[in-house]
Amino acid sequence: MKYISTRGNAPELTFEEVLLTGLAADGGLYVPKEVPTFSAEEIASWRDLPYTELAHKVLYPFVEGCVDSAALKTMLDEVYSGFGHKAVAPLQQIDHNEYVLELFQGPTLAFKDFALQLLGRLLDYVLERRHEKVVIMGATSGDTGSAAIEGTKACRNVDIFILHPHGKVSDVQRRQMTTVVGDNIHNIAIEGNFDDAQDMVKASFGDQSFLRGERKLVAVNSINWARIMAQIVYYFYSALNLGAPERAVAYSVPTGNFGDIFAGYMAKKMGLPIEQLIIATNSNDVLHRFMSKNQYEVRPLKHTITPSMDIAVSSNFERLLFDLYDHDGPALAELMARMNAKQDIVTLDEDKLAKARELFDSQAVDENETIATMQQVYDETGYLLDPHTAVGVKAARDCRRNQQIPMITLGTAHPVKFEEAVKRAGFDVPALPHHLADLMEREEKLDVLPAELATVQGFIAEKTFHD
Ligand SMILES: Cc1ncc(COP(=O)(O)O)c(C=O)c1O
Ligand SMILES: N[C@@H](CCOP(=O)(O)O)C(=O)O
Repeated sequence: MKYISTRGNAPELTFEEVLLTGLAADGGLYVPKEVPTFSAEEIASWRDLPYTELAHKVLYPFVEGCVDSAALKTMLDEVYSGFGHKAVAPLQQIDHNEYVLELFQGPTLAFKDFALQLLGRLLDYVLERRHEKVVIMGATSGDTGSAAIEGTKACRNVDIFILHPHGKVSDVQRRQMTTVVGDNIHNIAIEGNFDDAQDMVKASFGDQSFLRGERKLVAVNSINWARIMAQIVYYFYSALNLGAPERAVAYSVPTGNFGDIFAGYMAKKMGLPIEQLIIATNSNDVLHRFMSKNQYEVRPLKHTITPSMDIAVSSNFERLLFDLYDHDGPALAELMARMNAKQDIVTLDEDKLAKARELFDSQAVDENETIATMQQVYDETGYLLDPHTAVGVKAARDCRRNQQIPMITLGTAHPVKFEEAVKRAGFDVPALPHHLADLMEREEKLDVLPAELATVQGFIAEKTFHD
């Protein structure tokens, strides 16, 4: 399997090289040169497989040639046996033909564990083989950070630096990052928002000279293809559980950086009969405004009760645009330059917009609707949604095209992480699970830094080379 850049002007890479990269040299994102596809018969034959075995079937084509089949199996067994539910990704029914896919059974209680637990093991595997050490730099609006730290804290060859927006993640989210002890773990609270942090990460991938050529920078955000790849599996798993491939399924996906829903789009390209994919955003709704009005306009970020989705620039949207532009890298590079300039309203040609609308529906959900959905689902079923999942459920209910097709909302996090929203909805906050029971008493370690690239890079260089 080879990987190519969306902007068409960077070398083709192997999986191993892509894993150890963030952005491509031309500023683009890596995608598989050819997407592996499976026939309906093949997919049907996987129906009774446990999660890890299914994951091996879906993922091996992406890593073949770089990761040995038996080694991948061992990693998958280790990763998913650590999840809190035997089914790994259980489905919870909330209405007739309507489900929540619980993706929060991993150690940090959010869907990020699915990929980041695996990514840590993949890094260990290739870095040991290459005798290399790397620096991980990631931006988080709350969940990626803790999952990345948890997934890589035992890696022998990494130093990890996670940037989160100071005061703009929940207490549980912050503590899940800042209480993990390790000389190689560094939490930086940026005096800015998630997009400032993400911009600094992307700029650092563009110019890594602050690491003096001694270390490479590796991404844990979904700009790293390995993240998307691992997230494809649970679409297959949930669809098979509800009768695919004979029966079509639909998904509503709480969306920020467009990574999770892009994984669903990939699953569809690989042969899964996905009838509908709904982009569900909070009031940071650049994607919904684009889909509904053909106006791509980045507006100032709003702080909401769904902090993990407080993202103004959705990185992975570029991967979709690459397909809409029929893999015309130079044309996409020109479009991305206009989109990233954040000054103008960018519109797409009507034929490209029509293609996007064939593939996706979209909906923006405000805070009142989010709270009302948490209350409604609880009243009907006794099931407490986290606010991000509630955004997805609301969009699912409003945008559903066909009641006969099972509608699955991705349950992206556990409600215990979001005390503010849970209390605003009038509920008691559930108890933290056993392994996090003393989280609020643990000692925290973090550094607060201004949102200045040189300061952040200087901090990373100092900690990497002098600690
Ligand atoms: C709880 C939760 N829901 C939804 C999202 C949005 O996912 P994505 O950024 O892949 O669109 C995130 C963050 O990424 C999240 O942490
Ligand atoms: N919602 C994320 C933001 C980063 O997104 P990613 O999927 O690209 O890592 C978070 O919670 O950190």
